[in-house]
Amino acid sequence: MASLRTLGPKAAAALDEELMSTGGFSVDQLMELAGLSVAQAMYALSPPQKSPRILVACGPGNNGGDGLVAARHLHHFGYKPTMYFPKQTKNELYQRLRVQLEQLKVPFTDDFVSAAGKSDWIIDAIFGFSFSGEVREPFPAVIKALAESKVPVLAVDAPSSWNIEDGRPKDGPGKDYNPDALVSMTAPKPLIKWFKGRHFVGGRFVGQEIAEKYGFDVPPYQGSDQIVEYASNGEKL
Ligand SMILES: NC(=O)C1=CN([C@@H]2O[C@H](COP(=O)(O)OP(=O)(O)OC[C@H]3O[C@@H](n4cnc5c(N)ncnc54)[C@H](O)[C@@H]3O)[C@@H](O)[C@H]2O)[C@H](O)CC1
Ligand SMILES: [K+]
Repeated sequence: MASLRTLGPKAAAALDEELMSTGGFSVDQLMELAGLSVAQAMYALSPPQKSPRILVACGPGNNGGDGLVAARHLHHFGYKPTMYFPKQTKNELYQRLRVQLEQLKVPFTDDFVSAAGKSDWIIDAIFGFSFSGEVREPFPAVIKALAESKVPVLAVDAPSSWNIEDGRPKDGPGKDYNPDALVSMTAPKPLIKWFKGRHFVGGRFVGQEIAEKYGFDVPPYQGSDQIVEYASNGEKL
């Protein structure tokens, strides 16, 4: 099989827009499925019996929203998630996702570094396909901590601070950041070419017709699975 076809940042944003207009989806629905696939990827990497403590780092956009949803599913799967969510928007959806976690007594922390040291895995849901430019405050220290982390990291859609087209940055806090695993949403982004860890695709909400229009492949999901794991040559494992 040829390598997996990718979806650039502009096409990914256009697809999102299409799904939420003519496609009839709401953002909540897409985020719920995206977050569920993140939680399933975590489970495939390491079940809660082996690694109960998961630190979920959430950014201000929809990538962070995927992290908030994933944490709720992780709780129900038997993990003990802790949230780091330093830049909270007033957006009503994010407020509701936060309330849902608070009702489950999922703790929120302001101290990423000390929480990271007490975790078995970290989920990087800071930036996804809309990241661009240099990392702005308060995230440089967090990206640096991810780059130096001895605790394994699962990145959502993109390793945060990587350029979506060109991969790992040459300078800045993310220059040595290589997460252990990545779950791409809908389709891998061009940066996948430089990624060396375990790779899953999730976000099971696109049919064949739309995938063809945007030039990517619907992953061969099995049964009720929300993720497919690929080898680095793009073949399904
Ligand atoms: N169709 C799908 O595949 C879906 C994917 N989802 C997830 O949504 C993200 C993309 O979300 P979006 O809101 O467009 O943007 P991001 O979360 O990537 O980031 C925007 C956020 O970050 C800030 N920001 C951008 N650059 C910087 C910077 N250099 N420094 C600091 N902050 C920065 C920006 O201001 C915004 O606040 C996608 O990757 C998936 O994970 C959806 O869940 C649903 C469908
Ligand atoms: K990310």
